[in-house]
Amino acid sequence: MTADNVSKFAGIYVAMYSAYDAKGIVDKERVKRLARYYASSGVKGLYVGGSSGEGMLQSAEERKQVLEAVLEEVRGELAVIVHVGASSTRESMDLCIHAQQVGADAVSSVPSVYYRLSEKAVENHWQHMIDSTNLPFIIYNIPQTTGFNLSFDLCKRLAQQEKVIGVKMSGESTFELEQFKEAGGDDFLVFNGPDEQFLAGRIMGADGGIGGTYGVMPELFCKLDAYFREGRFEEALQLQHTVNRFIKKLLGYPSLYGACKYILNLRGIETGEPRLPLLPVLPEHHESLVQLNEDIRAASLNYLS
Ligand SMILES: CC(=O)N[C@@H]([C@@H](O)[C@H](O)[C@H](O)CO)[C@@H](O)CC(=O)C(=O)O
Repeated sequence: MTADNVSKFAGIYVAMYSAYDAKGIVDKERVKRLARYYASSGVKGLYVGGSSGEGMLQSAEERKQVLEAVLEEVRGELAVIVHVGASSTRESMDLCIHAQQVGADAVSSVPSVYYRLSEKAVENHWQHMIDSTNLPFIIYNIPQTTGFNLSFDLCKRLAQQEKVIGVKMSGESTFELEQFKEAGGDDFLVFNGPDEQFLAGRIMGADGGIGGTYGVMPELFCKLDAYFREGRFEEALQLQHTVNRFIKKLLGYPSLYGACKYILNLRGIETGEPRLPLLPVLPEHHESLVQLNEDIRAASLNYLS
């Protein structure tokens, strides 16, 4: 890991939703329009096929289609990190090789899920992905969904490899986030995962963030990051409070992703419904989401003026 890589990758990444047509089929044109929407928002890049991107609910072929559409639209404009986590190592390696072939900037993965795996097995799973391409690799630690929490020692061991450039820390402990930075050293990137505590993560050593709710308020997270970088901590805290009021509302719907997708649809960026078992919003939620969209827009205008 070099300082060059840090400056190449540090920053704000939208954990991008996938876009489907009315029948729930991946719609490459809609994916492109969504990627284009973010290209002018000030973010550093996109995290494709992660939790928000529903990669785990798609076939390998669909995941490849989404990545290809994103890269056809914003390759060279935005850094594109693709999540390649799958149950089998073989499928993840196939997705890694595809990512390299089509020009992704980095790959990232959760541990294999379903089987209760030892740390050795998870390490081996990730190592096969790391060895399968020349791409930088970003560990994805999200213990609340995978049941596996990255240890300091495993983080340190993996970070010794040139290709392992960082960790996306979606666990809620900012102490552990700080420890991953400690394990990897200054040139090892740590991305904050929980959007609700972006500022706390940054203060504890994160080099940026990857988040799903950034997708409906990318400008506000870019501004929050700018306040942090400029040492304007009181303003940063006020803005974090503002975005948290929005996030709290978003989390009150049948699914967070359904609510965010509905808001994008209100802006003319159609992404379809989340894929089952993730629930869509219901007609009775539409009115309050229209209001929430307006409130987010008003806050964005206020902060950007
Ligand atoms: C479980 C989950 O989706 N966590 C999100 C957060 O951005 C989350 O949506 C946000 O903090 C609201 O709770 C990210 O940490 C992970 C993520 O967005 C992704 O992989 O797509």
